[in-house]
Amino acid sequence: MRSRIGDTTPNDPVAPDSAIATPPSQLPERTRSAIAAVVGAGNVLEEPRERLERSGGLSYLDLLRRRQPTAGIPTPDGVVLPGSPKQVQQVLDVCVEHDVGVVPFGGGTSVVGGVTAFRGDKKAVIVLDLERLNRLVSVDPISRTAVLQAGVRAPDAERMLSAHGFTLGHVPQSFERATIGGFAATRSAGQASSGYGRFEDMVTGVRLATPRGEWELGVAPASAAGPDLRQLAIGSEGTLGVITEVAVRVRPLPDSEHFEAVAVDGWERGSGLVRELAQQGLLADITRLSDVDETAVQLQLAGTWKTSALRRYLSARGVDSPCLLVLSWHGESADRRKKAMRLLRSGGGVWLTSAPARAWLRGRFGGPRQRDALLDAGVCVETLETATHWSKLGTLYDRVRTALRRELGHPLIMCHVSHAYETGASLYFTVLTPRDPEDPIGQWERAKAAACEAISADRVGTISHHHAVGMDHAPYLTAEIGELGRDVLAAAKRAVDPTGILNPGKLIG
Ligand SMILES: Cc1cc2nc3c(=O)[nH]c(=O)nc-3n(C[C@H](O)[C@H](O)[C@H](O)COP(=O)(O)OP(=O)(O)OC[C@H]3O[C@@H](n4cnc5c(N)ncnc54)[C@H](O)[C@@H]3O)c2cc1C
Repeated sequence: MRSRIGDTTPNDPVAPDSAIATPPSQLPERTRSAIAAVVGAGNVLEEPRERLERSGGLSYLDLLRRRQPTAGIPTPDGVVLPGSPKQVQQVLDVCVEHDVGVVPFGGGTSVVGGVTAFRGDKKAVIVLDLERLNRLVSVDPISRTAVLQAGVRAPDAERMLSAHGFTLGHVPQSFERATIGGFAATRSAGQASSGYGRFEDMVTGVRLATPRGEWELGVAPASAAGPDLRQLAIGSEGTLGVITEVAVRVRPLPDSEHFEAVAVDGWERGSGLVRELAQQGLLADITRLSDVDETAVQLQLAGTWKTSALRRYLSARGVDSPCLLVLSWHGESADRRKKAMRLLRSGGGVWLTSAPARAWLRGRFGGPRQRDALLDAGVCVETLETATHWSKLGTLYDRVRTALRRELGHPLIMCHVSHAYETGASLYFTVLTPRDPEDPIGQWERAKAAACEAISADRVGTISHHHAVGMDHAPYLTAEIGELGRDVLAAAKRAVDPTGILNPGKLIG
């Protein structure tokens, strides 16, 4: 890493929570009692530790602020743990009456400031943690649907569904912590999105608590009864209601999983081959193409790889700038697999056995944990993502990298496509650079702003393919959806949340 990004200045150790000054709770006593009357006093938490734990998400800046006690963490005035959809509604009713802000909180894995305890114009703000809404409500094996409460974490959802022979097939990198409600609220996309779809493709219905009362959407798999309001609720990031239950499409558990890895010469050729797979209906359930820099790092981290021998082998086969393509098929897929591998071979792809794909699978949730070690070592490390149509993918790739280089000098920028469609694909960038010890927060804020501007300029890409908008991307939303689009969202918010208690500052700012 040092040879790629240069020397770094190791960081101060993480400050213990006790070193972080937590402002006293501003929750008025009569509000606290009214909420406690709904959920029970033991489910209203005001201890500094409980409030700090839910004071933000997991972005680089969130982690950095936790390391700098003086950086100022917006802390909620209380954490409320409702035990049922009815209690969520009753808590909202109290918050409307007492004009208290509410931040819905699932796994707290937001990387865009979606769970920042920002109070806006409210005197106090609570975090509504849905961890007690953790049940599988029902399974309909005939329709292949299931209803899950919003606070169910992804591994628990899979465990409960597998007892009925089903899977959701939604495996984002935040799988271990994130929740069903969070997935719906942010239009999440999992690693097997090519096979199972994005989370919104899985949702057949939602139940929300809103300041105007309960709202249930979704009676049929498809409908021509006006615009699909489910799609307004999905992706509303807690600004239009608290999702309490989600009805999802489920699929039978696959009986097998098959892996392959292929090396392709160069990013342009690699992304071209992924486009062909997508347009010919041959994408594997997991299809993930890394660019040259990400491939080099991946192969080195895989350890067992004799990287130089491999490079010589690939070079002899015409692959001088290897880009790793990881593929995984779930269930019976022999025909699709054969056709896909034939297409890749005819496009110059070199088969690498299944070993690199299995190595990726083993480490796929570990990457984020390395962030803490990298932070300790003085590295600025963060990810950002976007998507666009195939014809603009190369332009977007170049623009984001140029913008990051302009701000950061010589960062290591890695990129992959892991969500592909007939008409385009996502781009996911990982950036590493020595942290500026004088102004670490400003350093990344400027780099991220430059990348966001590069994405938004001429509407070349979306400000988020799956991380959502939160507070961090809110300034760029209008460039994408127009003033009119913003007015439509604001009008919807006024309709369900006239006093603006829900997730202040998120999505539309
Ligand atoms: C290491 C790491 C890897 C990640 N990888 C992926 C990935 O592969 N794919 C992907 O899509 N995302 C990824 N993310 C982003 C994040 O995990 C997703 O946005 C996820 O959907 C958030 O779920 P959560 O339960 O943690 O929600 P939270 O972080 O708790 O909340 C996210 C937003 O949704 C709102 N919200 C949460 N629950 C509800 C509810 N019940 N009702 C209304 N609003 C609610 C919150 O207020 C907030 O605005 C990653 C994040 C990290 C830290």
